[in-house]
Amino acid sequence: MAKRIDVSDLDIFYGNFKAVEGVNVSIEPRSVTALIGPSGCGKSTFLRSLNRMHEVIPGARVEGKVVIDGQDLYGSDVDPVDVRRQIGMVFQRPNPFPTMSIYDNVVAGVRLNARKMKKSDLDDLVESSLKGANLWNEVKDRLDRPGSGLSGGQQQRLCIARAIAVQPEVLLMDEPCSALDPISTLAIEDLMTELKDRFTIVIVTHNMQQAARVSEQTGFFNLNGVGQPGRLIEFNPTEKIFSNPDQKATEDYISGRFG
Ligand SMILES: Nc1ncnc2c1ncn2[C@@H]1O[C@H](COP(=O)(O)OP(=O)(O)OP(=O)(O)O)[C@@H](O)[C@H]1O
Repeated sequence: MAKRIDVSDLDIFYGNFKAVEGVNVSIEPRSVTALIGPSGCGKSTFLRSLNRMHEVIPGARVEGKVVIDGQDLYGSDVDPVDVRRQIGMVFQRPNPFPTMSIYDNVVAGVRLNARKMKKSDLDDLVESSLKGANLWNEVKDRLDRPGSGLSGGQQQRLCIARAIAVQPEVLLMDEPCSALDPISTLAIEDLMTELKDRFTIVIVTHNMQQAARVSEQTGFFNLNGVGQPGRLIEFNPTEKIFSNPDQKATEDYISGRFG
């Protein structure tokens, strides 16, 4: 189910502004890849280009290639809605549908995809997705209560359950722990470690320890100055990035000398 992502010569634009330039990278299946770098260098923009969420912004577009297990993501015959189903996304702030029940939140994506399912199959899916997101035990007796009644960490796990319920092949996470306390953060990190057996996970994080704890590979983005496009400066095994990076800019960033 997990898929490999090959990116070549990718430029990403907002109108005339080139936000990201010249990305070449291969992201391995069944692994966690972390993207780090200073604010504004294009990490989130790059992440959103991997499931065609970028182009929902008027005037936004990409040049170059993103290939998922051999299929060109931006090919003319590819339906972006289908892409977003296969490649799920979890955002910085937990965003459950507030008035919907916990149960309905989990199956919201499945229903949007217009897959008709029997009630018993939906029940099974809700249970397995909530178990997959390590939330089942905390909510199994109140599935009909609103998602907004959960704590921040629980809401983020609910969003992860909603993302995995559609059985995506890739899971993109944009600073998924930045609004969470340290205990909820550890719960999400543990969850990533479990989920990577089934999914290809790409996470944007400002937390260097988090990148070091959860990822196998790390990409460091940087930009030369305001108004310049961000570039992927270094992509290497996480252990190498944090102990002996190839680029001086990477070393300066991870040792806190800038950014
Ligand atoms: N919707 C948008 N319209 C126009 N420009 C945008 C839009 N979103 C982001 N940008 C610009 O694209 C560049 C990259 O932004 P992006 O949010 O991808 O950076 P980032 O590395 O994720 O930053 P941060 O770490 O602060 O979240 C920035 O110059 C930003 O101002």
